[in-house]
Amino acid sequence: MMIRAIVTDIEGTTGAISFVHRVLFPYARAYLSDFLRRHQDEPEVAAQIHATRELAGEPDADLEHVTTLLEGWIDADRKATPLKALQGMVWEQGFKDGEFTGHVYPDAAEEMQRWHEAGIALYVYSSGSVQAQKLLFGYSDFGDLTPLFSGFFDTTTGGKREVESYRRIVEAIAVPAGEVLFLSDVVAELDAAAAAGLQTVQLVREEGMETGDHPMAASFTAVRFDD
Ligand SMILES: CSCCC(=O)C(=O)COP(=O)(O)O
Ligand SMILES: [Mg+2]
Repeated sequence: MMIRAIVTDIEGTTGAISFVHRVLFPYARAYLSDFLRRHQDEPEVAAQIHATRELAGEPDADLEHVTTLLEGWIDADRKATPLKALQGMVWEQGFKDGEFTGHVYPDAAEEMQRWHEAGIALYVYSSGSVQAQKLLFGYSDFGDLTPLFSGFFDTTTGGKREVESYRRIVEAIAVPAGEVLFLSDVVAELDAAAAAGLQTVQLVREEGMETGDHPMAASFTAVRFDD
């Protein structure tokens, strides 16, 4: 089957899990409280504070309690949409100040460039917000990689383990599901994508990872498909 579009996960796929957990999450945890205090009245921040209260079922929570909830969600690596939106806003300063650059595996940067040049449309689908995705690839170890991508999807499209999310993505990019390849390190995400008719490859970059019934590759260089 010919592949016309590739949708890729970020954490564990284009970049290291350790970068997210040892650099990005601690930065968000360190600056979230101050960020919320300073920006709570700005509409996009207020909307995410409201969404946090709704998701937690605590409509009357004050800002201090909302902050505590969000910090707990960071510690638990909860992929909650309002947390992810706020993390992206906090990370903006870190990326722009040069505190860190977005980790991208060299093989991922190289192959994505090659696929892009071959006319394959590239998309991102990550639990990280679209803003965070654009920052990570915009301020990446390899410079600005955002021109490689035709679009970005986050959990506002739906959860990554839900079949319907992949149906929505396929509809949005207007490529038949069977001609779309989804790359991820997480079997449950790949199962959902396959159930929606997408082709799948699991990136197995570390030892001891859970594997399933999907074709596997240790790097983007080893990903095989017809183009
Ligand atoms: C710039 S995305 C930051 C990573 C992140 O917050 C995350 O939750 C990654 O999840 P993924 O779906 O890419 O595994
Ligand atoms: Mg992942």
